[in-house]
Amino acid sequence: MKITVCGAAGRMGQAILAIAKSDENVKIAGALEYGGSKAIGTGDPVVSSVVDLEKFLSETDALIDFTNPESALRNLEAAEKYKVPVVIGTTGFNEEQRKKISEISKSVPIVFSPNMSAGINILFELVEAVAKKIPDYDIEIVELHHNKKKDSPSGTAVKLAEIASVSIGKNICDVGVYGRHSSDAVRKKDEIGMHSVRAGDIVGDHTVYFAGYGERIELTHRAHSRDTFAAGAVRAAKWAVGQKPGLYDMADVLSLK
Ligand SMILES: NC(=O)C1=CN([C@@H]2O[C@H](COP(=O)(O)OP(=O)(O)OC[C@H]3O[C@@H](n4cnc5c(N)ncnc54)[C@H](OP(=O)(O)O)[C@@H]3O)[C@@H](O)[C@H]2O)C=CC1
Ligand SMILES: O=C(O)C1=N[C@H](C(=O)O)C[C@H](O)C1
Repeated sequence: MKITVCGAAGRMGQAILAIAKSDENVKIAGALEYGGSKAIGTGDPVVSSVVDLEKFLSETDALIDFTNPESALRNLEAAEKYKVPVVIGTTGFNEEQRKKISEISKSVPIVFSPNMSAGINILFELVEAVAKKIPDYDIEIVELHHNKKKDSPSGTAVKLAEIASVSIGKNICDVGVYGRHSSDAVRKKDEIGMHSVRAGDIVGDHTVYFAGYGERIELTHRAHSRDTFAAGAVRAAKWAVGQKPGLYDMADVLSLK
């Protein structure tokens, strides 16, 4: 199977290329970076400019994108033209951009997940189950990431909050609270608080707290290495080839549904 990776010189792009190189069933058709990147012309495989994306798409079975929301949408539109399945690992999309992804998924298979690790996708299920059992407990989410991360809260924390809110019959737009800094910040009944720590080289930790009187449950996932996300992305790319057009997530890829 031939893949093209967008964001090839980034933290995730590098991890994905390393996993792909060690997989005898995967060939790297393209390793692409934005036009002005210093990485172009360097590396093994040699990094090319995303300006030439269409040339690479004509010989690609699946595109993997770990860039930023604006670039990811442009890359996705090109993939749609060539009917190439896409794995989107990029996070930080707004509502309008998410709608666009959903529209494009009517003509190509898209695996869209803020977190490609198996463990986090199990955590999604655990959070749903616990929230449904104790809907009156206070829910707070804390995520920790490296000091270069652009979006906050993390895409994974946003998804955890969406799952928790739906599970207690609420809409995250109504109950989501992003950090607290006020002299009048007493917690309201159904608030779901989200808190971001950015420090050092932390790969990615997520904890969901369910707190009641006299006790609390803490559900934590810690990524030790980006290899867990990279292996998930390559697995998703293999899975996406041959699927019908549609919007899928890692629960589909991992057969968790
Ligand atoms: N779903 C998951 O499992 C995971 C998702 N992520 C998400 O993936 C994204 C990338 O993370 P990370 O690798 O750490 O970030 P990096 O900033 O290290 O990498 C992104 C790379 O994409 C490049 N880029 C920007 N625009 C384009 C374009 N149009 N075409 C090709 N390359 C482009 C950037 O170049 P430049 O820096 O020069 O702008 C950079 O090299 C983030 O949104 C992050 O949250 C991260 C880990 C796991
Ligand atoms: O930017 C990162 O590094 C990560 N981003 C993803 C997110 O925003 O949820 C997933 C992972 O935690 C690492």
